[in-house]
This record gives sequence, structure tokens and C-alpha cells, in this order.
Amino acid sequence: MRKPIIAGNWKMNNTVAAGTALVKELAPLVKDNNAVDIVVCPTFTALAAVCEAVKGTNIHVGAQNVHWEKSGAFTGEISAEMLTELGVEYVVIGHSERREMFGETDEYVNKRAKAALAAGITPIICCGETLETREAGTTNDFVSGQIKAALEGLTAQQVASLVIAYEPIWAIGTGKTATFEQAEEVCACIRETVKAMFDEATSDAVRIQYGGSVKPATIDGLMQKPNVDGALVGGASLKAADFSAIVNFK
Ligand SMILES: O=C[C@H](O)COP(=O)(O)O
Repeated sequence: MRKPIIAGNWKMNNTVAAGTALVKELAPLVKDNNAVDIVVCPTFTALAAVCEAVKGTNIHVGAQNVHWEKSGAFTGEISAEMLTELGVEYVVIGHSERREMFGETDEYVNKRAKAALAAGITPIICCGETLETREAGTTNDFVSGQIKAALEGLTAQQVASLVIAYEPIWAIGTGKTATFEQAEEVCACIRETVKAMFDEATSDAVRIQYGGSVKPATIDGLMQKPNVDGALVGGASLKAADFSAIVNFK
């Protein structure tokens, strides 16, 4: 049985003050929920303060990116060790915004995932198609290709421990959630891809989230789908009332 995981990707939102205020408001609203792994992913600058603010709660902290090298001349980058030092347990890797705006490639995604795992951080590996790809009818092939590249060279044990987020690009920040059936179809395809690359035990264990305009009104239906194990939430994770309603789905 896979434990659901719901993560809030704050993207470039929330200062230290706003981020700590948000988790302090969120904590009492989700404190009795031990059925879900709850994660918030602040900006780099707010990580230390948010890690401190969630101590003693059931909220975990993720970063939004990580570099694959341990240290060196990589201006503007952050290593896995710098994250674990703060208490960061998860990292979002290969988000479509990074792929579209910051030159993120499948090769980088793979290197980041390996570095995170080596440091004991759980990667949340993002994949998802554009509207053009969906309309061309090649979504499953495209997403499957992203997953094969991202997981190349990892062990079955590592893959079983990580999280994959399926986020159709056309549904991100647009208010257009994929239908529950569309989400399920691609999440099932991702699980099949993992099974073909590794084995059934690994594909049964890996957790797959859906992301893209997830709201309190849509989470219950999504979570009823057998291959959807949680959500990666953007906009709705910025309000404690909305995010807690999503985390506390029925
Ligand atoms: O990482 C989160 C996703 O990009 C979803 O964002 P959204 O919920 O604002 O559509």
C-alpha cells in the first residue's frame, strides 16, 4: 500500500516572513493527518526558516532544485549537502518551468536525481506534455521517454523510494485540471514504464503524483484513481486553508 504524498510547490513565492507564517497557519490544520506525507517546497532563501518552523510538526520540507556536484565553481547553484544540512528531505527536479525557461534537460534531471538520492534526499521528478503533444496523441510516448531518461542508471531500490509528478504543462496555473481519467491514464503509463525498466515490486512501490491546477474541489476524485498517489500543488499551496483542504482529502 502506497502512502499518499501531497507537496506544495511554492515556486518563486513567499519571503521568509510569509513562508514561516504560512506553515505556522498550516500546521494546526493538518496536525492530525498521519495518513499523508505532507511536504512544502519554499524558495532556497526561505528553506532554513521553514525547516525550523516545521520542527515538531508532521510537515516535511522540500527544495525546488539541486545541483549534481558536491561543491565547486557553480555560481548560483546549491548542492544536496547544503540542503540536508538544513533538514530538507525532498527536492523537486525537472519541473516544466525549469525545462521551458532555464534549459533543464533530461540529462540534468537524471544527474540531479542521482545526487539527491546519494545524499538521502527524496527526488520528486516531474514530467508532462505540452498541449501540442497531447493533441498529437503522443503523450504516453513522450512522458515515458522523460521517465526512462530520468531513471537511467538508478537502482530498483532507489526508484522504489522516489516520487514522480505527472504534470501536464497545459494544466499548470491555467485552471484547467486534467480529467481524472486523463491523469490516471498517464500515471498508469508511468507505472508501466517503471515496471518495464525495473520490476513489478518497484513499480508497485514508486509514488506518482498528479499536478496541474489541483484544488480542494478536485482532490477527492483524483485520489480515487488507483495510480494517483498524491498531488504536486502550485497556486493552491499558497493558502493554508486550500492546501490543508487538499491534504485532508476524503
Ligand atoms: O508544481 C506545481 C505545478 O506546477 C502545479 O501548479 P498549479 O497547481 O498552480 O497549476
